[in-house]
Amino acid sequence: MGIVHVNGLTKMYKNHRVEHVTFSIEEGEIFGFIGPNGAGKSTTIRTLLNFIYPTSGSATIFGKDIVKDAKEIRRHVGYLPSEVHYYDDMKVIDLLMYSGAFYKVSDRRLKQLAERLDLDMHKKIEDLSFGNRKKAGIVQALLHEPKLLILDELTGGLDPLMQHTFFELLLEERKKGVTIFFSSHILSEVQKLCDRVAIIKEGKLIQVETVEHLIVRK
Ligand SMILES: Nc1ncnc2c1ncn2[C@@H]1O[C@H](COP(=O)(O)OP(=O)(O)OP(=O)(O)O)[C@@H](O)[C@H]1O
Repeated sequence: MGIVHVNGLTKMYKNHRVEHVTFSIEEGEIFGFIGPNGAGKSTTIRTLLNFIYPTSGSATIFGKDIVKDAKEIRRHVGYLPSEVHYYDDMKVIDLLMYSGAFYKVSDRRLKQLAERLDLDMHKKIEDLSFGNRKKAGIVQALLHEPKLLILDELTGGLDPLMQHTFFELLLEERKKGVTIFFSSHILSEVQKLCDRVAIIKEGKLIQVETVEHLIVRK
C-alpha cells in the first residue's frame, strides 16, 4: 500500500523551482532522495510536511492531503531536519520530555533511545557538539514511534560509529513496519540502506529506481 503519493508537486521561488515531482513510497519501504546541493530535496520535504505551501500539484501521506490534513499527518510522522535548532539554555532531558509530552511518550522509550545513541541527556543544548545536537534530533524524531520517518540529511555530523548505530536503529524500525524517507547526497549511504532511490537535480526528478538498478546519470 502506498504511504506517500506525490503528484506533480511544484514549489516556485523567485529564482528557483522544484517542478512536477511525482513518486510514491510503499509501506515499510526505505526510500532515498538523493541529489546535489540546492537540487530541491529539503524544499520537497518541507512541502510534504506543510511547512511551506506547494505552488501547484498535490501529495498525500497515509491517504490524507498534505495541506488540508497536515495536523493529523504530523501525529504519525517523525521528522529530522537537516539542521536542528533548540533553546540553548535548555537541558536535553527537558527538551525531550517536553517533546514527548505531546505524544504521551514513556520515559523508558526516551531513555532507551538516548542510551542507544550515547546521548548525555543532562547536558545543556549549548554544551553539545553539532553531532550531539543531531542525536537529540534523532531521538526527537523517533520518540513517539511514528509510522513514517522523514529524515533530511540523515547522517550529517555523525561520526562513522554513530552512523552505524543509527542505521541499525533505522533497520529495526523498518522491521516493525515503519516507512522511512530520507535525503542525502552520499550515494554509499543510500546504497547501504535503501530499497528504492529518487534522484533529483535542478528541481526535477530524473530517476526513481531500485538500488540494484541504480544508474547515476550525469
Ligand atoms: N525560502 C527560499 N526562498 C528562495 N529560494 C529558496 C528558498 N529555499 C530554498 N531556495 C532555493 O531552492 C533551491 C533548492 O533548495 P533546497 O534547500 O531544497 O535544496 P537541497 O537539495 O535540500 O540542498 P542541500 O543538499 O544543499 O540541502 C536552492 O537553489 C535554494 O537556494
